[in-house]
Amino acid sequence: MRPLTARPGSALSGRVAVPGDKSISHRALIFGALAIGETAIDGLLQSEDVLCTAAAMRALGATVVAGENGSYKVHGVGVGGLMEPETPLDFGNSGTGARLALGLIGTHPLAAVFLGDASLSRRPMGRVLEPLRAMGTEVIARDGDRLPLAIRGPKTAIPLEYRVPVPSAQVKSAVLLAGLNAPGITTVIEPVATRDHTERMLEGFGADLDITVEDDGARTIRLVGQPKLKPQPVTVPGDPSSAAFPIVAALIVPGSDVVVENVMLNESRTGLFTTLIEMGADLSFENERVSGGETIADIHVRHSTLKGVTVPPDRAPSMIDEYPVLSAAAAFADGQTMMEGLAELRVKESDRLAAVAAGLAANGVTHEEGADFLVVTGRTGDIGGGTVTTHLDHRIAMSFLVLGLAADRPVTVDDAGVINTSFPGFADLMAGLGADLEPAGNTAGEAKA
Ligand SMILES: O=C(O)C1=C[C@@H](OP(=O)(O)O)[C@@H](O)[C@H](O)C1
Ligand SMILES: C=C(OP(=O)(O)O)C(=O)O
Repeated sequence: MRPLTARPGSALSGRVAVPGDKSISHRALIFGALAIGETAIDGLLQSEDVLCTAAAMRALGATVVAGENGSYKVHGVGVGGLMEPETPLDFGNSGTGARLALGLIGTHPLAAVFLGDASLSRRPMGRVLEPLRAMGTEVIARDGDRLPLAIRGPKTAIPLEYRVPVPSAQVKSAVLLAGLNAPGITTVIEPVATRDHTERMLEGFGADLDITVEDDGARTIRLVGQPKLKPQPVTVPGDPSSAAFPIVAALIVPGSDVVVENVMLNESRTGLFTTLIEMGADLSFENERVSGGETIADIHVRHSTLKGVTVPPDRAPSMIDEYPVLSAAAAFADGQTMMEGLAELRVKESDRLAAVAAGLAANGVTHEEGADFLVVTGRTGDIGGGTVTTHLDHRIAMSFLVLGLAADRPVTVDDAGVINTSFPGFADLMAGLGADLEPAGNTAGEAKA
């Protein structure tokens, strides 16, 4: 456990670049492992979650070589060519790594054991195992389909038509990855659109894919199985979910003026920025450009007077990981911020709805936690002074450190070590902007994080 304290202090200023996008980084390694030849990746996120996926791809027979600053070379084995791993695959804290790999491996005729940390071992895997079982995968799992578990893929998988029952890019992606090694056409219908990185990268790597979108936004994705995937250079853009932390910090710390460079603006990921602008945030998108098929920009953010808003439930998929940090912004807004459609937050690295509510309570922020909603009332009294339990959840840790930077009293999180799952260098990056973050127990000025 590495407790860390955020102290309110001076304005934040400067230019920073956040690390590469986590979703694209996992997928770049996975598609690289399935392509025959060399996939060069630039700017891979070198966080614990992604490094677990890299290790898994090696165990499945791919060659994954790290160069400098996130440049990686992957030599793949081809769809259908994965090797049986000799040891269990450990996905650490990563739902994305575990669920995408279940889909990938589940239609290969081999056995594999999946492990994870205490947080991942509590999360539901049935949402991915159910379609896999229909494709012919055998599963040995504990009650409730949690990790650790073992799977064995069929000799020949059955292609599936599957309607995703929860809005989840991980489930959609797992079924599409499974469909890659099934003969015929696998169809995934998502009633609510979620992040589309898998579809974009399948197309980039040369898969035969057809996507139709209904008037109500429902998407049908048809994938022709057993393609020969071609290696594709991947440049990983900055992660908007990581950019959210310095952006919200600059909005709530008076006098701040910060630029976060190279942030991906894929529309399936930008719900937080839409919401912050509705709240009155001074955000400008500078130097917009297209790189690797994604729009990216430098986001210029200045301290702003925020007002509470209602965030509609249909926006949730495009900002699903950003509700904890939005709650920190809402604590400093005038009036109430109502966030609806949050049921999925209960099955993330922690029960994020409960963890956010407990953190707000510990720091004097007025709020109401519902079954699938959260209402935060800003500025009702002094904020801060509490210790927040992170429950092995990086986003809880970072969100409450951000809250502490603008609070009336310091805020401590009980374990900042978990931040390395998605955002190594978070504390140094924030300190570079002027944030006062230090190991809990130190007095101001000693041993800066
Ligand atoms: O597909 C992905 O890369 C992700 C999908 C989301 O999860 P769900 O699919 O469970 O909503 C998100 O929370 C996670 O951080 C990354
Ligand atoms: C939910 C998250 O990740 P994962 O599901 O990959 O653990 C996240 O990064 O907030």
